[in-house]
Amino acid sequence: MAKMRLKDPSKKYRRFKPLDIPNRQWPSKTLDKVPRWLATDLRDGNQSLVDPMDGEQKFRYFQMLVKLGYKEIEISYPSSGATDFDFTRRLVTTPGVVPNDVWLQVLSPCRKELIKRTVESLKGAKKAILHLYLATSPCFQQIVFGMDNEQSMALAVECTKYARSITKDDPNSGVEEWAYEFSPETFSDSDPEFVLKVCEGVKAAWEPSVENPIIFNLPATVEMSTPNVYADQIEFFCTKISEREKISVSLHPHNDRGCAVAAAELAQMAGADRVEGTLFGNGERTGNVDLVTLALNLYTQGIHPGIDFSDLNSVIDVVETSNKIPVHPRQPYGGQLVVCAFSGSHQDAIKKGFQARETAGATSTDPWVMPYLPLDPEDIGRTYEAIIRVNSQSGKGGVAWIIKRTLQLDLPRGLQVAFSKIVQRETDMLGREMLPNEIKDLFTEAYHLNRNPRFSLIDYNITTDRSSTTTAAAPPTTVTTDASKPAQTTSGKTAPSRNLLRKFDGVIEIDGTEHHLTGSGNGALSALAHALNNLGIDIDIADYKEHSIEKRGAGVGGEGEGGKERKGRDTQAATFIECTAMGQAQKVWGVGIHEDVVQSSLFALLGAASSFLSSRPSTPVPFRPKRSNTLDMEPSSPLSGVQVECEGNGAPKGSADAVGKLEKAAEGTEKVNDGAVAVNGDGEAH
Ligand SMILES: CC(=O)SCCNC(=O)CCNC(=O)[C@H](O)C(C)(C)COP(=O)(O)OP(=O)(O)OC[C@H]1O[C@@H](n2cnc3c(N)ncnc32)[C@H](O)[C@@H]1OP(=O)(O)O
Ligand SMILES: CC(C)C(=O)C(=O)O
Repeated sequence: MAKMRLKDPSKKYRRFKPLDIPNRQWPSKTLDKVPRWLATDLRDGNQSLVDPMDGEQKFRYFQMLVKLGYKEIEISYPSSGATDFDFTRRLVTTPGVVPNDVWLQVLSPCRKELIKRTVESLKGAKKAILHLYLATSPCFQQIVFGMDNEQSMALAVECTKYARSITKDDPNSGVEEWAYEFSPETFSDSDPEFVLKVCEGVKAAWEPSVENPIIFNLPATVEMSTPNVYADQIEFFCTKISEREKISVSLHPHNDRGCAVAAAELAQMAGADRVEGTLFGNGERTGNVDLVTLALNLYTQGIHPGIDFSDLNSVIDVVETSNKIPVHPRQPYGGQLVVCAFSGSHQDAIKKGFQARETAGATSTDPWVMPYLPLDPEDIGRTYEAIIRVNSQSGKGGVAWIIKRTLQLDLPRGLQVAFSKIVQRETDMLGREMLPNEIKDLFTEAYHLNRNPRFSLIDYNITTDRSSTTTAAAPPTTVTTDASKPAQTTSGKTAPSRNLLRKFDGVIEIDGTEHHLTGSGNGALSALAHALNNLGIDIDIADYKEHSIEKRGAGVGGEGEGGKERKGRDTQAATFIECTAMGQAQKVWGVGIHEDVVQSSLFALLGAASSFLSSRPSTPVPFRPKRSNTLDMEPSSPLSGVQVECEGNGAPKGSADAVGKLEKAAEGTEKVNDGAVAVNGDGEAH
């Protein structure tokens, strides 16, 4: 393994000497107000790009910044050349582009001819901030300028006086309102006492007022220390500078050590009023401080930042197109992956969090208490659909979430476990994420929602089987329309259902051949189960659950309508039945969806029957299954990933009668999802 070049880096890289401020106040302050924001995307951001923006791109970007709510925008370095000069002119001369309350800021070095050109570019503007900079650190003074403190100070003051003479003191400057900003560049590496001296001199030269304060922008041109040291430097400046009320202290953190956001936040606690940065932190080297993160950090503390990031995706579009740099997928708030969870335990927690909100009837303004998600994705225009994504690291919770959102099905826990194994097998095989539509299709196929490969319910009647009534005579009845409710008499009275059997009399097409079947049971479902018994299909029910669906999803239940809302009949029943087959230890789930709850449960039972048979594609019907503890699964079967669950000696537990008991137990239970019934191996409803 390669070694770091220096065994002892302390000779080459000297530790930053922090300020000695024994009474620093900022650590016990909190961030509780919104600063003045200055967006410098079009200047500091732009100057660091491989291909700087052209006039059109800058124009579009500017319009976006205005729309987001920025009131101070550094638009250019006009003396750099035609692109920035012309762009400045375009903004100033195009009516209606710059709102009356927006300040245009432009940057110039302390060189008179360049200051003059810069000021010229603004002729006609309403509000303009002229921004001059001069480095104050020993490193820059010595290496870049060959100047000492006195010369630097003199240049800063002289250029400020010159700037004043051609701006606010010049009635013909052509700008309605001037403000002035001075940056002691490399502030973060400068002697704080010297910075104070320079700024006092500049202030005296400009003569600000309380109404129109001078902006002292104190940049971490290069981030050189931990953020607390920057905060100390800012607090030192804020407490020592005279006429503080005539000064707006501004921050301009760069991100060389990756702490720009922290530095900006601590430095605001230390007294700064204003922050300069860029969207998503584009800028020299590692970038400027990220204004999106700063704003949304405030928002998630309950403070509106005054900037509108409710459609963050369209902001990202403009930023990426203009900068030609992608926003990192893990970028705070904006990254595509930051509101996504792939791992099972995260998905499970998030799903439970959303369920808790739903149960509590929480609205979009109620307190946000959500595992793993510090911000409601919908507040920044992200949909909940994208939160949970499924790959081989995912579990049942995530899969259930996708099915809930794509098909509106609340899968019972057992079905979640069963289906997630099918998904797991698929993701392991694919070696990639499965998209929600793929998972939906896999579910639809695995549970025969579009097409039952073996069974079709052609026609059926459920009637009261009067010949099988065991006790007191029951009045004549008609078909019940809800498997979970007692049958209705023709007069509308409730029949004494515990004494009545239902009769299934219908035609079922099995493998292309129609069979006329009859069977009786305690309810429609058990009647069908008994009817199937006649063909040697001996199915027992271990669990039963149903719920209603508000709107119909695409292609569900074999009669899909492409996901269109079906007005007037948009409530359906979804039924989930867990079954064992005679002689099979393994359980399978059947799912049915239909407007009619009885039909939905019949579909579910036939779906389960089909799954048993489909796992043995060559099994003829009628058939007699052999008793065994395992079910041979064809690798191609969608259910072949299901783990075989053995119970006892493989003898069937429960029976078609258990189905009847389930139905009895479900009677009077309008929404079984609120009071699910299950049956144990002895066929007892519980
Ligand atoms: C920290 C920052 O982001 S500062 C902003 C930086 N942005 C830019 O530089 C983008 C626009 N810049 C430009 O287009 C050009 O640099 C110009 C037009 C300003 C100047 O171009 P040139 O005259 O060719 O000078 P060049 O760029 O080679 O070098 C900069 C010169 O300005 C001087 N300089 C640098 N900063 C300043 C300053 N704040 N005040 C006065 N002079 C300065 C340098 O010392 C150097 O002077 P020298 O030629 O006497 O050695
Ligand atoms: C001009 C100044 C403010 C600057 O961009 C910096 O110091 O990074």
